[in-house]
Amino acid sequence: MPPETRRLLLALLVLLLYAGFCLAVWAVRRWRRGGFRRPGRADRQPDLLVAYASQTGSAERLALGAARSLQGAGLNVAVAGFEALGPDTLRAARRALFVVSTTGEGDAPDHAIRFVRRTMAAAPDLSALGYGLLALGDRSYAQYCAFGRRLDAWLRERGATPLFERIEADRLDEPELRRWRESLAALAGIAPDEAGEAASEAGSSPGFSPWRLAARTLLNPGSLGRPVFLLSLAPVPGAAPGTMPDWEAGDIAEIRPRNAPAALAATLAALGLPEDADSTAALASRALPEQPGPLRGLAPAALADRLPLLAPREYSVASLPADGRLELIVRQAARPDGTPGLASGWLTAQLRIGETVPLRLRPNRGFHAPEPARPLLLIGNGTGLAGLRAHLRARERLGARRNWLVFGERQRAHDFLLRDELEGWRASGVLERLDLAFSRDQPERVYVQHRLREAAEALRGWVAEGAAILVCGSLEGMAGDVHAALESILGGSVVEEMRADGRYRRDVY
Ligand SMILES: Cc1cc2nc3c(=O)[nH]c(=O)nc-3n(C[C@H](O)[C@H](O)[C@H](O)COP(=O)(O)O)c2cc1C
Repeated sequence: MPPETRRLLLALLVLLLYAGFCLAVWAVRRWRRGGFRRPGRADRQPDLLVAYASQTGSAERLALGAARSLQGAGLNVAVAGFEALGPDTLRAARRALFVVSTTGEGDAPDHAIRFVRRTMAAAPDLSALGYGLLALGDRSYAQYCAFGRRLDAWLRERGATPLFERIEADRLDEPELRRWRESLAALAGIAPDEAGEAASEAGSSPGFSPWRLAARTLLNPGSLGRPVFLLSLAPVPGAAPGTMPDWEAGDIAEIRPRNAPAALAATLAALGLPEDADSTAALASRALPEQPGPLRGLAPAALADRLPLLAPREYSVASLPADGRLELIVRQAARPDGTPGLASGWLTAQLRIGETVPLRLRPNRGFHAPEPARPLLLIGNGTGLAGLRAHLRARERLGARRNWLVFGERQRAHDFLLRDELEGWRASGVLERLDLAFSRDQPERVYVQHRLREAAEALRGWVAEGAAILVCGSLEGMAGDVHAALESILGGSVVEEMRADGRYRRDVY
């Protein structure tokens, strides 16, 4: 063979090998990103559909975890959000698992609105469908698990058969999630612990990893209200996969709190245990018993097994990975007796610079950014500025300048959180418009909803230009009134359409 031909063949071989390598990398990445989302292999129907309706990401995480463990057990699983569900998908699926949360006042999550309006209003025959349902909720709301219950009743009415009784988890209660794992395991014919980690805790989210408190700044000195802090956290090298884990504006940080040292010391004394490293580590993040008496005599490890972990606390992330820090805006809450709240007290007062916080990130698709080309109206009060700030940082990086912030607090002199940054954005043009509502700076109370009503005409203009609206902050103090203001300015049906289209997104608590 002439040397040129040999060289040509060799080059061709190298090219082929490289193409094969690229294909393999692409395939592995695609698989890792959730290849199971494909609606089943072409040659056979999925064995099972896993569908989620989620406002702040918990139901989605649990659904993805369930799909992953069932897929691991050999089932062919399709996953879908409720926005992609219709009568045909339901009729075609022989078995389905639903993981749904309730939001607002007994409402379905935003991305499920069209399903509720169209599919649930229709009367498809679902008599060939077997289903399981996990309803997430919180008993402190009047309409506990209302959407899950409504969906369950509708499925039965439509002739579908429950594969197991509806499971309701109050604030992601662990015993109920265990029942869910057991039900999954029974479906897949595997041991419950195999449906374990992936099905409940981890899901698509990584586990908790330590983040170091790098800085903490008081944002409202002299305020009439409780102190608000900006916490700046750095990942501990080697503890989290990669140096800076990835997240998007709108995402949520879950923090596993620790007990206050005094409370821990008192409990250890009541249990007759020394205040040594073993006992302190075992009980640091456990719910301390109100009656320690019956637990006396147990070793620290046995105690840790008996006592539930303190529930994670959720905070909107106020920065972007590109900032090099994960930042939170935390108000120190007060308990009825005036002492600081367990988690916020720990984060804002006891935790020292350099100490670590167990944290994990949760995607919150319901509060992710709309398309960058849209003008963006951001509305919030108090610590609700956190999520909005992450969005503004993202818009700044994208060069998206049609941003209008409406922010409310008590007094300009003390509560103008992140004043330099916000005024800097106004000066540089990242904020086209900044409206502030300081409620206590004049005899009558002025809140963000008043600013919206004053700006009604401009607001209608922005929406006509395709603007999206983000609202972040307290449900009671603000989001309800903002919603009413938007309805009266834009009309109820426009607001409803915007909600269903993802042009009106809320992260409220
Ligand atoms: C603004 C808001 C409103 C809520 N309303 C209800 C409710 O009416 N009934 C209920 O049982 N739970 C309610 N919850 C609790 C959620 O259902 C619960 O936190 C659930 O775990 C959230 O799951 P998700 O992240 O998938 O949306 C509400 C939570 C929030 C933040």
